[in-house]
Amino acid sequence: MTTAQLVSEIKKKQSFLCIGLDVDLNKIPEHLLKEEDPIFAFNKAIIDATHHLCVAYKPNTAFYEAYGLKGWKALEKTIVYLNENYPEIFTIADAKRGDIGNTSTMYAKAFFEDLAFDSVTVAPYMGKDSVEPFLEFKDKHTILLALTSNQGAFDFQTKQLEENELYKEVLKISKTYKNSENLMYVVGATKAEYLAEIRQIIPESFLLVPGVGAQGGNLQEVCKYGLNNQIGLLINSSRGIIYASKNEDFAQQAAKKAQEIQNEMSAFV
Ligand SMILES: O=c1ccn([C@@H]2O[C@H](COP(=O)(O)O)[C@@H](O)[C@H]2O)c(=O)[nH]1
Repeated sequence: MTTAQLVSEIKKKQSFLCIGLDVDLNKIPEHLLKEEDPIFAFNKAIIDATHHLCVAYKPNTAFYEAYGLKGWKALEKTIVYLNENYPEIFTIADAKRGDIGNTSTMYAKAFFEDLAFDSVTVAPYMGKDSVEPFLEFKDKHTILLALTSNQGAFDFQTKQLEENELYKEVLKISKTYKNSENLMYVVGATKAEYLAEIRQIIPESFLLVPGVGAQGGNLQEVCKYGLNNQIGLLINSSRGIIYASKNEDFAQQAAKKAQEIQNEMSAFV
């Protein structure tokens, strides 16, 4: 999907919500455990109930890898279901990959070609030759970790180097990579006050912003500092939406939560 298509979808739906599909078998409604593939059954119900309220879904691959082959198959069924039924939705594999060049190429093929995701999250730590293989894929997006939502972000990401904090160097240096127009960045909603300075370095780029809902990030603050003239934000909530209820009405309750966020977002679009 191109960035222009994503922006057009945001305008159409008056939403820049990304729903995280982080499926934990201990948290899904009990009646689904009788299904042949409970993870996919859960995802399908959530997607069918919420697709009109969001522009992106973000399965975090950890929640699928944890269940071995069954989990990976459920991830594959989920992305196939999305691409066949809701091709207008932007899909994010939150996998946080990145390795030496030839290995990064294989990660990129896994997520962009085999699974046909629109984007994948990548850690910048190994540098240019670990990121550029992902950027070679046309109309695919590499979402680089810049300033993450967790407390541990302060261990390294905000450390002062000669000129800048480390996360700012990630933003500045990555802009010089080949095909850098295919880059987006992760900035945690819990770090909204950093967004004004971040926008000075990368005014045009899309940001994936996790951390509203369960982690306590504030949507209004993120919008205040992070919006650009194309919206430029995908705000993610996972647990706060998909686990709104553990009862038979779980999908409707998830849609209710998503609707509340979409209502708030519509004022900004
Ligand atoms: O900085 C980051 C990067 C990734 N995440 C991921 O986003 C979701 C957040 O889930 P919630 O349930 O809405 O808290 C999850 O998959 C994280 O691994 C992040 O939170 N922060």
